[in-house]
Amino acid sequence: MKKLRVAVIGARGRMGAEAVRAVAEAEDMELVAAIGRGDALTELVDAGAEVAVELTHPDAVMGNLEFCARHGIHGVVGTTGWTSERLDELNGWLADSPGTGVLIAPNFGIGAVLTMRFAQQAARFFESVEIVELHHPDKADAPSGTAVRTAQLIAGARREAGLAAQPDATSASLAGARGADVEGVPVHAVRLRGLVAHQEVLFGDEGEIFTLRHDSMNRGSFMPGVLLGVRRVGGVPGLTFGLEHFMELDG
Ligand SMILES: NC(=O)C1=CN([C@@H]2O[C@H](COP(=O)(O)OP(=O)(O)OC[C@H]3O[C@@H](n4cnc5c(N)ncnc54)[C@H](O)[C@@H]3O)[C@@H](O)[C@H]2O)C=CC1
Ligand SMILES: O=C(O)C1=N[C@H](C(=O)O)C[C@H](O)C1
Repeated sequence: MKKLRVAVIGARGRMGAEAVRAVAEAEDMELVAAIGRGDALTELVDAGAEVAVELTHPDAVMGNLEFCARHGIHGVVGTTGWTSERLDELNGWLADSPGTGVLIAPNFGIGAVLTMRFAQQAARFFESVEIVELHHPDKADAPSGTAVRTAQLIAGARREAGLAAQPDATSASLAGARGADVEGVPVHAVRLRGLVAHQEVLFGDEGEIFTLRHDSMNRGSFMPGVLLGVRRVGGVPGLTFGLEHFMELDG
């Protein structure tokens, strides 16, 4: 069997180290490069990498993906910090490299993907919604990419259903008390030693509360999603945003 030649960028980080292990153990993959900070990206080309798993930092991801796109290396990206401007830039590189695929997954956890889908479905049935994301205190960004994506999906579903902005008569006496406003959805970020990655989406209406909660108890929880992305990305040229597009959610 021909094995997929896979590299990991950010290989010495928390997620990268886990991805190195998962790729090395996958029977249909060969780990051909493990790139850390300071290592030359040309190693990817020298090693003949077909797919690069990118797990670094919002400050580093764009340079790494530009290199991959220019060299026709498919990308599976977990790094956060995506804005529409960044996505436009990435789409530009991919337009110049037809045949190259990039998957950006705000969250590789299967349960997290389902949480986002269920939140999107529930959004139009409730007057109020708030998101609480809870992570380890070494996380570089806040709010999490998952929380931002969840809020965007909820806001889109509310708009589509013609719902008005949710009522909030509170005048915050302390800045930040109501969290960050992501397209009208309040998002609260908790950073606490002992946590890994967790999220609650709270919906409320008269007399009832509906809560969706997902917990990643360790980083192994993200690896089936990473491997799914690696296996599928080469067959889907261009940019794919969200692992749900590689899962048969409606089947
Ligand atoms: N999509 C998902 O399911 C998940 C995404 N993440 C995201 O993945 C990213 C990494 O998270 P962690 O592993 O916890 O961070 P980390 O800080 O433990 O690891 C990042 C690694 O990248 C390295 N690095 C930085 N710049 C680099 C460069 N230019 N080239 C090569 N290596 C470079 C750092 O030295 C470090 O070893 C974050 O953006 C995080 O939010 C984390 C967990 C799950
Ligand atoms: O940094 C993390 O740990 C995580 N980052 C991603 C995010 O920002 O959503 C995914 C998961 O929450 C873990």
